[in-house]
Amino acid sequence: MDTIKIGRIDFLNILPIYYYLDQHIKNENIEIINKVPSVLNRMLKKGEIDMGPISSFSYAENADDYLLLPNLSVSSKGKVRSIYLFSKKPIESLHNASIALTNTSETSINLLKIILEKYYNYKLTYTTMSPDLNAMLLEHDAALLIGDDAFIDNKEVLDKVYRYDLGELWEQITGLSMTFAVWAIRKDSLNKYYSETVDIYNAFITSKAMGQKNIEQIINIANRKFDLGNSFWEQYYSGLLYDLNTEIIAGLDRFFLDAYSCGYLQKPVTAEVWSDNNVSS
Ligand SMILES: C=C(O[C@@H]1C=C(C(=O)O)C=C[C@H]1O)C(=O)O
Repeated sequence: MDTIKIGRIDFLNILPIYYYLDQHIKNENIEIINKVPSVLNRMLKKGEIDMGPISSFSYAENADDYLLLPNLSVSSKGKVRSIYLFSKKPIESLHNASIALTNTSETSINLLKIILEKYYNYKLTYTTMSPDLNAMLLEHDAALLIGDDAFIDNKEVLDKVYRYDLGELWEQITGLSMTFAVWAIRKDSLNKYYSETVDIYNAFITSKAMGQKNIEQIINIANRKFDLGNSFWEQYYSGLLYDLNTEIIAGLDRFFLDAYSCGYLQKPVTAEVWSDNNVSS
């Protein structure tokens, strides 16, 4: 049998879902590929991975070929705390600004465009760059960072910029949650690996439950990587939502609708979740 390839986002946001995964995956023909979201998006599109977390925007672009795995996402209702626009000017003064966008994201860059173009009515220019705040702000008015790259706690840096949390902005505008990452599977991979997918999916759900139950362990590991303090990590992980329930899907579908109305999606899309009697969701 071919090896089944599963993506893993190379950020701490997914740690509660992945930390216990190895213990629950029984199949030996599995490889876990750890990359930033934009790379996982490309790999799933090309069939270089079979399933895993990708940018929710990338799901929408490829919805004909993918299904969503139930009850898994990286979402927030309000502050997400790892997706920020860092700006030299207040957001009210960003009309005609030049914005640097991290090359690791697809959801947040489109979310930022929707917020600033549709809801603030701004015209902007964008440049995609590696996620390095200093380099980005050297030539641009503002910079978007996501994931571990957005964990900037240097006071000197923070004193010089305005910082806007995109989950918070989205909630202020729509009253809804925002879903940044979804777990998608290629429809052709599901056909090929149906019974393995049921097992892998159930392993994800069990691992997520264990991660959420043992959050102190997750926090210790996160704090070893970025020494931001236990209370930061407690807030971070309690603010992230990892489910894909009706309320979360409503926020996701609103994002897809706005992306379509702004011309960032070619056709209207709604979330299509894999439904199967063999999986517990
Ligand atoms: C919460 C986050 O969600 C993410 C944001 C993504 C994006 O903007 O494309 C994709 C996957 C998630 O890692 C984060 O990265 O901080």
